[in-house]
Amino acid sequence: MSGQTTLDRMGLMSSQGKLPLFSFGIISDVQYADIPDGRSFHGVPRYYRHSIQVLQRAVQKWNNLQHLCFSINLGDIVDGFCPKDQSLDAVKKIASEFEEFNGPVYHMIGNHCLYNLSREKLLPLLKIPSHNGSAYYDFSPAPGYRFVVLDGYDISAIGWPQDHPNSMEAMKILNENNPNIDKNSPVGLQGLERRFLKFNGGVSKEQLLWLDHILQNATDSNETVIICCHVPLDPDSTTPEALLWNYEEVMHTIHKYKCVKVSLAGHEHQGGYSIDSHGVHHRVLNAALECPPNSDAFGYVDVYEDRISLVGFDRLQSTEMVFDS
Ligand SMILES: Nc1ccn([C@@H]2O[C@H](COP(=O)(O)OP(=O)(O)OC[C@H](O)CO)[C@@H](O)[C@H]2O)c(=O)n1
Repeated sequence: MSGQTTLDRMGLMSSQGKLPLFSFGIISDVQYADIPDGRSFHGVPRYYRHSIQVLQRAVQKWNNLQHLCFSINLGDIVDGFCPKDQSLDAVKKIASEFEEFNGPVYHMIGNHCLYNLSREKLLPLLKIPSHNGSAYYDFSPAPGYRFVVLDGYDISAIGWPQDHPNSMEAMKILNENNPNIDKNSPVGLQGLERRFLKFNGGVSKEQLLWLDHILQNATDSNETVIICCHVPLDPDSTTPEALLWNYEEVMHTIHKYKCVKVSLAGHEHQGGYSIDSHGVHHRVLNAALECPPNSDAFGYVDVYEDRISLVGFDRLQSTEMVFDS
């Protein structure tokens, strides 16, 4: 395997003339549960027990590659159908599979994580830094590069106690924008309004200010920024039903600066890709959960000065994302 890796890397060198500055592993929507196969609301098959095998093959591949510095989980590690008396063990089981990776793992929370456990329990288990329970943070894996992890469920009707201000703000947003009794139903909503669903969420004012501050500092330090969020940020990269409620505010903040080159997301299980009007790439990854037995959806990302290259395995398409200068 290491010989193959060397060949792969030599291939990269010969085609692009350079080795990556650093590389990392990536996977999304494992949504594991020890339950029989099922289907999504729209009838797409879901393989709840097989998804852990996709993760295991991902970690094995990442370790065999030997040059990955860290890995990123884009959220939803455990499915909402996981029996609630098994939630804690299921989250621990998946977290320990990630820990088999030879390097740090950066997690983020998704709606299915929050169906299973409270933020109080989830964040320490996944070693997610907290701002009063909100799960956003940043890290710099290499000089000149900064990753910003957003909490797309900061304003959410799931995961906070019902009387929490963020939960009440979320209910207000849902009541104002979705007249259906079932707030997960988009029936009657048109176009991008179809994002006002209970299993989506938004970024709080505090988080937006924090994001602005991080991007200002990154600009001052001449850093390139990659944003990660379970919930997609750009309407052209996803169906409206999986879009962040206040995507416009987040995109406005991103577009104030030139440092953000890429966003990475999950949640929309079929995946997606767009380049927005400011040249920012938005890549949504296919779900590990929806891989039929013995198929995969994970990858790794090579980061260069002028682009990032997502190398996908099996169902996950590779994507070359060249930065706008
Ligand atoms: N009452 C409902 C409930 C859901 N929908 C539609 O179903 C999709 C989302 O449900 P689900 O697939 O279980 O959610 P996931 O978080 O696993 O996956 C996110 C999706 O990939 C985002 O598209 C959604 O399309 C709802 O509109 C519904 O119509 N009515």
